[in-house]
Amino acid sequence: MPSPRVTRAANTGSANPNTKFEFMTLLTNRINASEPNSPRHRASDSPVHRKDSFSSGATSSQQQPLPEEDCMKLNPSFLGIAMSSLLAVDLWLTKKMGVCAKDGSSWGTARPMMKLIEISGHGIPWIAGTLYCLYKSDSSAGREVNLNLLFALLLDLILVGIVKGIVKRRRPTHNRMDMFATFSVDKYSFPSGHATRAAMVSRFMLKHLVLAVPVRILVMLWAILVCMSRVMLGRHNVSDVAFGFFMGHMQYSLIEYLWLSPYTLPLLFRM
Ligand SMILES: CC(C)=CCC/C(C)=C/COP(=O)(O)O
Repeated sequence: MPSPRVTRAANTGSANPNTKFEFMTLLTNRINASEPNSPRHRASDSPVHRKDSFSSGATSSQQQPLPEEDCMKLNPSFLGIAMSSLLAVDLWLTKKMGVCAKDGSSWGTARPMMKLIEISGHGIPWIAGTLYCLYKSDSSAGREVNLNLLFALLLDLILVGIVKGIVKRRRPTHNRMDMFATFSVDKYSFPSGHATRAAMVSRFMLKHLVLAVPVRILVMLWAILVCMSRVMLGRHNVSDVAFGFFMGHMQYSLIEYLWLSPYTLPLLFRM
């Protein structure tokens, strides 16, 4: 849209050479759009020349400041540029790392193993396993830990569902939607529910289960593998997984804060 200053110049036919030059550029663009073969469609309209007209505009803008909306268009904010660059890196890395996205991909033969890792971080085995342990636990400490783990898993499903529903980011184009047992919001990819669960559950286990050091290392490796498999299978962008991992840690802190203690449990069951 021409700036009010230029439009005014166009209407009055101002003699200022700078103003006239800008007006000519806009007019030429309009004429060229309607008559592409017009003699006015010449080398002076090349991008290089247009750059000149831009700098000529800059000189005149020193005399008279441009309207604010024009400045916004010409100078995208630093944050905007940083975000677009990050997004570009994210998409590039996602594409590069999606090596098991299809059977014919470069690591396509590893796809079945990646899908096993995917199931190991799925909500159904975790909820079913926790319910079973809760049913089998014969100590109050065991019941307390299992009940809180169940609470954490359900809260995770709800929070991830809410964020996915708000952000509505599509999964990467190279993803094949052949995932086992999903909710409708799982067509969206931000954040990765597997990453939130892996981060939250691994922190939970490291804190509340008495485990030997090699098992603790295995738990950490499992969480990292689940996160990596999301990108390698082409299910998620790198940023979905990174945010999911962070969100899982935050969810664990929330569970610690809301911890259902032996004192609150009887109240809960009486309701
Ligand atoms: C059906 C139940 C109980 C959970 C769904 C678990 C699931 C499929 C989450 C999606 O994970 P990603 O966001 O990592 O793809």
